[in-house]
Amino acid sequence: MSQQRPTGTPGRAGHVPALPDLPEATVARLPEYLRALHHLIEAGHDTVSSEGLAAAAGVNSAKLRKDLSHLGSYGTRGVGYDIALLVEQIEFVLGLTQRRAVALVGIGNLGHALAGYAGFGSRGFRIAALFDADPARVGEEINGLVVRHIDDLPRYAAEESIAIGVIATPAAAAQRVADQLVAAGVTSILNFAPCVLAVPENVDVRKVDLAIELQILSFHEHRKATLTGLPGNRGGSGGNFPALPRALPDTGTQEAVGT
Ligand SMILES: NC(=O)c1ccc[n+]([C@@H]2O[C@H](COP(=O)([O-])OP(=O)(O)OC[C@H]3O[C@@H](n4cnc5c(N)ncnc54)[C@H](O)[C@@H]3O)[C@@H](O)[C@H]2O)c1
Repeated sequence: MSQQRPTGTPGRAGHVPALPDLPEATVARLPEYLRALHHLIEAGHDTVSSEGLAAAAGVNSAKLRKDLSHLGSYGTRGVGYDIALLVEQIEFVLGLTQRRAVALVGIGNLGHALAGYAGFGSRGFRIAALFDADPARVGEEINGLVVRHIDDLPRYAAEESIAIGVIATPAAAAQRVADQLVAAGVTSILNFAPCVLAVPENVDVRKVDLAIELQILSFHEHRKATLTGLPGNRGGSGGNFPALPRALPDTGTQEAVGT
């Protein structure tokens, strides 16, 4: 049983040891653990059992122990995990020891909401620049940031060391925006537009699509109905459909957030 402080000096190039290869599903759960740990700190806790943390993060404890073992963190028998240390380990692995600069492209309805959200700062991110193609939007100030024209992206991406680009444009413009972000040196993209982006191999893309999440919930609703015989298990013709198969875990390249 052990829980070791990350070696090297987080955030200082040249001193950071190679990170372990982590299963994508583990990476996706680490932020959940981090959020739960921060809540535990706010509630005055110093240590937490694997069961306690699993419950707070909404996962099962065996999965949590396996995830944390990938970080070399096994907790202490009878005591559990040192919360501050675990936060340090997870932040290190997620690369959150440096605040990453984010560029937001497409300052319409969604872009305004994202630009105005105050929660990114406390989670390790800084919205550093806002871009739009509409001259009527350029110059508008949101949360102390001025909306720039998308043509100025290369200059600000370099000045602000933009690491991550967020696309909140219509789908028809998203590929062109992705190309512009990549040309400006951005290698991670969060895509809100409902389309698949073609990017070079070294660029990571995550997509967020609430409609897809709702459609997945719709599948589960449908499946529950076929199992229980509640309304929903009959077609328009009134015939019975067989019970739907369960959804099995899967991973994709441009994985939707929340999967
Ligand atoms: N993922 C989700 O759950 C979710 C939810 C809501 C909206 N969306 C998607 O987010 C996107 C934005 O939605 P919205 O309601 O904010 O739309 P919107 O029309 O209000 O805003 C889009 C903005 O993008 C700008 N734009 C267009 N082309 C551009 C370009 N080439 N470069 C820079 N800016 C450009 C427009 O000028 C506009 O300000 C849409 O693709 C929409 O489908 C996704």
